[in-house]
Amino acid sequence: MNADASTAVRPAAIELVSLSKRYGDAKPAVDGINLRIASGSYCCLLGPSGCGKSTTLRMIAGHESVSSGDVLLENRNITDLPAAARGTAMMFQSFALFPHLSALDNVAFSLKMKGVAKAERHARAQELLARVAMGALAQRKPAELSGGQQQRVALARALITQPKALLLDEPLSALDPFLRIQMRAELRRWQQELGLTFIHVTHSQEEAMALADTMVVMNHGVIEQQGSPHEIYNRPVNEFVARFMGGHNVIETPAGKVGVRTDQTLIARAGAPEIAGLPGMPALVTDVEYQGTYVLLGLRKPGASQAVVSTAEFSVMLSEARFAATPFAVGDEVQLAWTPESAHPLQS
Ligand SMILES: Nc1ncnc2c1ncn2[C@@H]1O[C@H](COP(=O)(O)OP(=O)(O)OP(=O)(O)O)[C@@H](O)[C@H]1O
Repeated sequence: MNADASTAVRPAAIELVSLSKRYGDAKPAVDGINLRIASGSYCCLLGPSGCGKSTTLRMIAGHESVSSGDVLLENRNITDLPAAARGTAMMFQSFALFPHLSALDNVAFSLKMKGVAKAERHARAQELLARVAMGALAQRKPAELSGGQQQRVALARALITQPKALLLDEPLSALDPFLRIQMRAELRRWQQELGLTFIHVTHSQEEAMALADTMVVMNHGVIEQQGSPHEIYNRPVNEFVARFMGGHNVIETPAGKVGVRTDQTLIARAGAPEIAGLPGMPALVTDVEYQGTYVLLGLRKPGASQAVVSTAEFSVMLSEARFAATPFAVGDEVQLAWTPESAHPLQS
C-alpha cells in the first residue's frame, strides 16, 4: 500500500460511472451508481439482502453484463471485456476449489489454461502457496484442508493471474464464527502486504467495520453512504444507515430526526440533576440484557402499546459499572436525554 499518500489523492483503481443493472421489467437491481475506489485500498460493499451489492461486484468482475454505465480499471474502460481479460480476479464464498486437484494444481490451473509450461506454472503456484503459508501442504486435496487453509489456497489461486483488483463475494460466510474472525485478520494483512485493491461484498456490518478503508452502504440498488468506518458509524447520513449500522437511536425532535449513539444516550430518573436542561424524552424500560462488559437496556415511549412495538424502540448501552451503580429494571419510568453534540441530524 502507498502508505504516505492519503486516500483522497490516491488514484482510483476502480471507477463506476452511472452503473445500472436491470433484470427484465423489475426495478433496477443497481440504479446508476457512481463510485471511485482508491488504488491499494480495502473497500467493503455492504447492505441488506437484495440491495444490489453482489450484482455490482459481478458487473466489475465481468460475470454480469451492464445495462448502462461504465466500469473503469486504472482509467481503462473494461465494461465490455470478458472476465479473463479485465485484470480482476474473484474469490467466492465456497472458494470453488476443484476437489480432485491438489492445492498446487488448483493454484496453477489458470496458468495451465493459458498454456504455461508445467515446470513454470508449478514454480509460480508453489511460490504463491508459500506466500500464504501453505507451502508445506501443496500436495493436499481440498478435502484434506481446513476451511481456513482452503481459503488461503483460494486466495493464491486468485492471485496467480496477477490481478489489479481482487473481488471477494462473502468470502468468510462459509466459515464458523471463530475462524471467520481469524481469517478476517488474515485477509486484512494480505491486502496490506500485497498493496492490492480489495473489493469485498458482505452483509455484516461488523466485518465491514473491521476490514474496510472505505465502506459503501447500499440499499435498493443505490449507494446510501460511503466513507471510512469511523465516519459512517459516527455520522450516518440518514435513518436507513443509522438503523442498518446499529448502535444508534433514531429520535424525532421538533427540528427533525436525529441519531444518537446508544452508548451516548443518557438515562436517568425524571428530574435527575445530571440531565437537567438537556433535550430528552420520557421512556419505559422494556428489557434489560446483561452482555458482560456492558448492559443493554431496551425502551419504548410510555404510551406505545407493547403489541404495536414488537422490539424496543430505543436502546441504551451502559457500562457494567455504571449499571451496577444505578440499576434499572423492566417497567421503570425513566428519562432519556442527549447532549446537543451527540445528536446529529438525519436526512429523510
Ligand atoms: N440473475 C438474476 N435475475 C433476476 N433478478 C436478479 C438476478 N440476480 C439478482 N437479481 C435481483 O437483483 C436484486 C439485487 O440482487 P443482488 O444479488 O445483487 O443483491 P445482494 O445485495 O447481493 O443480496 P444478497 O446479500 O442476498 O446476496 C435482487 O432483487 C435480486 O432478486
